[in-house]
Amino acid sequence: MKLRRTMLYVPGGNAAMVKDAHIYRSDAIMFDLEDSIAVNEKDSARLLVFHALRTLNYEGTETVVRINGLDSPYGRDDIKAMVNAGPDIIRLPKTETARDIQDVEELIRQEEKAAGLEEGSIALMAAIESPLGILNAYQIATASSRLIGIAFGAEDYVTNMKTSRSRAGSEIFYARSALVTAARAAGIYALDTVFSDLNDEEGFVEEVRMAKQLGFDGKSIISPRQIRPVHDVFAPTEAEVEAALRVMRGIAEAKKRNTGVITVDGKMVDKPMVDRAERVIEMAKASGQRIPEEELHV
Ligand SMILES: CC(C)(COP(=O)(O)OP(=O)(O)OC[C@H]1O[C@@H](n2cnc3c(N)ncnc32)[C@H](O)[C@@H]1OP(=O)(O)O)[C@@H](O)C(=O)NCCC(=O)NCCSC(=O)C[C@@](O)(CC(=O)O)C(=O)O
Ligand SMILES: [Mg+2]
Repeated sequence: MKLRRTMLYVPGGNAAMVKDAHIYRSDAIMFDLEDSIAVNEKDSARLLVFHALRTLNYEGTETVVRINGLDSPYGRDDIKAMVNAGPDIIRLPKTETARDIQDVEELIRQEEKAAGLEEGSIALMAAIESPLGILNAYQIATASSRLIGIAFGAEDYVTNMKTSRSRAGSEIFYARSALVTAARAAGIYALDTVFSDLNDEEGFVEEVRMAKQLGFDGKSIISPRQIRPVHDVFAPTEAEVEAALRVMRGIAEAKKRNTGVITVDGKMVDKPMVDRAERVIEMAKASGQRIPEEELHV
């Protein structure tokens, strides 16, 4: 299982951050060429990120570049440069329709061909940040076989909705639910939006818990300080792992008796609960938790 719990935004114009971003061990680093870059710095940021990707070793951390949209003067140049730089993923911001993705895909394909690269070498992600994008979420999520995930952008979304962000997040509840449902239906990753108040650690952890509970795989983040809390929330607790192992042991016993339904800890257990238990164990293993070898073969 590929973990995408944390995708750290790194302003593409900041040389020191671009050079060192991987040392904090987020699951992915995302060099930004879009909204954190002033208009007069677009070209220099693109060049900086291009050279960084070509020359630096990010030691296995997944690399992502948020490009500018094709409706801006920078999107085409970003695609050309980034296909030649070779990040793992290109992320398109403010995606509103399946067509937006198909247009980007076609340009990537042309650049791959021109550069003599294997077609499909670069994956795509789409950030959805508007009401129209949310209404089209499933069409976007299924627009391309390169698309490995969709991400929510709440700051732009609430602006487009003529509201603002609250701590409880009621104004983005529908959008979050719609986006994660579309991702699950398409079988791709879902990433929650950034939390901008770096001093509100409690509010951040509450938001991460909610995102996990809604079904998200992880979160876009803006600071290395936000990595540990997200990884802690997404790691199954010892009690969750132990409960999952009890389910697996119970179901192994049930199979011997030719029955598909059993009770564990007084609760009925059947196929969906077994699937969830398997996922908890997979997440625990992927997060580096040790599961005794004999337990993996029940
Ligand atoms: C906020 C702040 C300036 C604070 O800096 P500060 O330096 O005060 O922070 P400190 O904690 O003191 O840093 C301690 C050490 O970590 C280093 N360090 C910090 N942050 C680092 C980092 N990100 N990458 C690598 N390194 C980092 C730093 O260099 C220092 O290193 P050192 O000096 O060696 O000790 C900084 O974090 C930052 O720029 N963040 C990214 C902001 C950004 O990209 N925004 C755009 C994306 S959102 C958007 O567009 C909305 C959206 O589209 C989003 C959606 O998708 O949801 C929507 O619509 O919603
Ligand atoms: Mg945005």
